[in-house]
Amino acid sequence: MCRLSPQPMLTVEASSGAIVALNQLARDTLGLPEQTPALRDLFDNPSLARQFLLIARNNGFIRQFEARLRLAGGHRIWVLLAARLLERDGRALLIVNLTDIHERRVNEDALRESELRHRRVLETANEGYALFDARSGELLDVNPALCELLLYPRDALLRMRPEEVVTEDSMAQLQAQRDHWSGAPNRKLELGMRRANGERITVELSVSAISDQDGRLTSIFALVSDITARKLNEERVLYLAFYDTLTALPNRFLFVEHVEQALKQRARTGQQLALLFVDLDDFKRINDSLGHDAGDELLRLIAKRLLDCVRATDTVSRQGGDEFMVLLANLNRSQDAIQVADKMLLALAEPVTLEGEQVVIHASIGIALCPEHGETLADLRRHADSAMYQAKAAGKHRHASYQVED
Ligand SMILES: Nc1nc2c(ncn2[C@@H]2O[C@H](COP(=O)(O)OP(=O)(O)OP(=O)(O)O)[C@@H](O)[C@H]2O)c(=O)[nH]1
Repeated sequence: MCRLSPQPMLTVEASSGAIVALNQLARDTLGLPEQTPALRDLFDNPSLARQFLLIARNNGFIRQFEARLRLAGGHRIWVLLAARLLERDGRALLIVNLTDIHERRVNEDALRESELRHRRVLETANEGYALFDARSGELLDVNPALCELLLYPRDALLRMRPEEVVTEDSMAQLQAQRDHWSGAPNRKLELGMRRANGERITVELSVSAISDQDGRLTSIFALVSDITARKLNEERVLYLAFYDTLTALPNRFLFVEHVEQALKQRARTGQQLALLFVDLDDFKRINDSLGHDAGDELLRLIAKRLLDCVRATDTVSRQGGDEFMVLLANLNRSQDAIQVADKMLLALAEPVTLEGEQVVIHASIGIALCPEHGETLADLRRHADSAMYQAKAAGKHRHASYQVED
């Protein structure tokens, strides 16, 4: 029976493990010489051979037993063994079936090893990692770096819904993007997230979609880097480039941008606008008598007072020193610019207490109207400037509109 079987088969003495008989297929598979060794000589690990015989003797059968066998040439192959105990002529014999599973097992080992390697990388990475179910959006896996970043233990994080850690506005952005993920192999996006202690952080997400063999999106994995410090730094650099640090008003660079925008808009709507050049009167005296710090405090207060005189769509900027430039956009009548200038003169003249002393500060304001006095930034600036000098020359604490020369 053993010799005719279409499967490699061996007959083994149950107690000693001596191979009593084997069919040609088994001989070919194992590359055995005529002189057949004992089962333990075939096993790569002899103690496993003892275990195999023991289980087979005790149970009377073995359904599946994976083992690596050593072939005649020193080559090793993985086989799946099955055994049945029977008695013949008073001898306990094992009929052993053998299936060559070498290729499958080597592939499985390689896969296991590769998975292990990837897991190690994820476990030790500084970057956070998250795996989501593509359909339900459920979080399937996270690494220690992500737990550390968000200050949640792994178990807690795996039970949470994305909206519990992603800020509301970022959640909307995430949902809008989700439908497009399947096509792109890798996408980067910035998100706001909340840590367990309530702190808000900004992260960069590198998102990859994983599809099955039929191209159906199954899961999504994301690498998460904390870019909070970088973002703050970028924002700070941007702030320093476009805002005055003393008063927090737009500086002259941002002011130019605003005026250019307003001029473009004016070209479409035809509305008037005005530039007001505000220069404080005798500011040097404040610095000299009360000190530079008191002067700074006064400049901050003046910035607030000027802002209170205009609409949200207007721009108050600090050009430097004690000079401010104001853009009044969308004026209905040129007379409105005069009214704003009057309001400013009154607001600035409100007494203020500095270093225990009551101080009154005045200003001279030059007004240039668009289109009446010019239609370009350069002309309007020049004309507001010369109008301001006219106001100074006329005795300060007043405004003057640009006088068109005949
Ligand atoms: N405290 C403080 N003072 C500043 C700052 N920038 C410029 N100044 C001072 O502002 C004063 C400006 O004076 P000027 O514009 O020359 O003249 P003024 O005294 O205002 O006189 P008029 O403009 O002719 O009315 C100077 O004393 C500068 O040192 C600042 O950031 N802080």
